[in-house]
Amino acid sequence: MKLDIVTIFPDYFAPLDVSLLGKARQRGDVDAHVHDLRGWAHDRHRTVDDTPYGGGPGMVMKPEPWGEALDAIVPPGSSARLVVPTPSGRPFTQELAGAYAAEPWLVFACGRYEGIDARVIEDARSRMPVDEVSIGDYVLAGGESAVLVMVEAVTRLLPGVLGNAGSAADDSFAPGRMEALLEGPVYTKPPDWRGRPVPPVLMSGNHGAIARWRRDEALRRTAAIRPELIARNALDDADRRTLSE
Ligand SMILES: COC(=O)COc1cccc(COC(=O)c2cn[nH]c2)c1
Repeated sequence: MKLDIVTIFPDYFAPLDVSLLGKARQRGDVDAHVHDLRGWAHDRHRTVDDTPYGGGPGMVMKPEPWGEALDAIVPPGSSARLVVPTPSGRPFTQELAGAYAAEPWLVFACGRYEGIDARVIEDARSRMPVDEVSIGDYVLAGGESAVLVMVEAVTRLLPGVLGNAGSAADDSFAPGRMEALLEGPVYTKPPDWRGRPVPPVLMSGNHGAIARWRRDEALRRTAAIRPELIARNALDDADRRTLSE
């Protein structure tokens, strides 16, 4: 997968060289490049923002630097998917992460201030798919953190990027497995810690009982914390008994 990120804070993406993504880049699974938007701001002060038409607080990112940057990064005739983090975007979900993991080329545009001049998005839409995406109902100072979140969620799904193969398939929001149930508790050695034992079923070697116990814990946690997700799951009689306890 090819990744390009456009930002006025390129140093923000130093973490991309660490952890899983660092290894994926070394192996060539991910070809990531970070671009400083100011490289396409040609005035002496490399200005990237200006006051909003119609008045109002804050500043808006000028269209010219963005237009030149996107033309340089995605030459006319080539096509990438442009992803723009914004509080007013469609929700970023595990499903969307999965769709992005199948994309050959993603370009992320990091907005700052009050946002990017809307004509930049319009112009980009005329030659590539553009998604305005929200990672949650809160406002950040800029898109950089949101891009780190999305890049991590997407690249961990790439074949070979995950440490222990396949654990993405076990994700609580992974399609098909536990559908949309929240993960229950997990345990490792020691068997007794500060007088707190590990649930005995997990030491029983009875894989049917263990799977049942794990699903029950996930059902109970989901019903308690995210009841609206229960309806997204196909429940059997055993599930309904657990939830009625
Ligand atoms: C067309 O898109 C734009 O203009 C984007 O502009 C901005 C302006 C300020 C902040 C951000 C960053 O995104 C979030 O705050 C965000 C994303 N998810 N949840 C919160 C982006």
